[in-house]
Amino acid sequence: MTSIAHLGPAGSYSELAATNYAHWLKTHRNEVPPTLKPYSTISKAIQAAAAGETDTAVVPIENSIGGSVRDTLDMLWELDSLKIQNNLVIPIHHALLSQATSLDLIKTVYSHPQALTQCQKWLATNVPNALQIATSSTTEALPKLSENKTFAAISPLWAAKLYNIPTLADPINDTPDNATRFWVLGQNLINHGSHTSLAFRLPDNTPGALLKPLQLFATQGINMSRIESRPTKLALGDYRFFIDIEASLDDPNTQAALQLLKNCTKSLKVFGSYKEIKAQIL
Ligand SMILES: O=C(O)C(=O)Cc1ccccc1
Repeated sequence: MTSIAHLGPAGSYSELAATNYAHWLKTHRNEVPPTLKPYSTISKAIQAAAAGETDTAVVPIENSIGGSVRDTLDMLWELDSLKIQNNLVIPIHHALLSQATSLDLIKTVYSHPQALTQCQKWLATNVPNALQIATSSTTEALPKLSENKTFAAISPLWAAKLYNIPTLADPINDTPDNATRFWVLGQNLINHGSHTSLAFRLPDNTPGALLKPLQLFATQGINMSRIESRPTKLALGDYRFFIDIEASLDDPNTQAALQLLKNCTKSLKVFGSYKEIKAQIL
């Protein structure tokens, strides 16, 4: 039986993404239902898959409001063994859960930093004086909400039932089309799909150093769908660039582009090709 690591505890958006991947494995690959294993942080879920404790990890990679999930990008670079197996998008509708009977009684709001960002305007308007505290996931703080009626958490709506906590407001995200993209990470390098992801550092800090890699995708007629930079943490101003392209690794054109890319980058890492899985359970 296969196993999937995800950010927990129960009721998190990552659990929903992992449930969708499990459903897809059952319906498209005829696999017996895999076990879902919750971890307390995204990094721990990724490490579990890298260490072979689980077969895969389903982790958030970017949100339509909050942008990239830095832990996922940094871990993917650091752990050489993991590749992207699939991509899936989950719509995100946050609710405010609390034992408080009205909004003006709330003194502290807990949630994952991405969720706090996604509800910034709503929080500023409705609970302007509440202290905002970051947690590892949207469901981590829920057990302690029963202890104190001035606590609230930004969580998925379905978590209210799971943890037996009333819903005080819903939905509370600042834009209705909020969605998060998740990657399924595993040990296999897949060379076929609609997209390919890669990352590199630049050999030197000279004019046009980044232009060269970007130009060669244009010359090869390859469309880029995302670019993100992350500090290497080695020196100020030293970056890694993460790029998604709309091309498959087994396309000779992509192979030609990668050969050229090697000449104008350093530490090039290719995370493989993948396709989108349609989320069926929402
Ligand atoms: O905390 C969760 O529930 C997660 O799965 C991470 C997350 C947080 C906010 C939006 C999407 C995913």
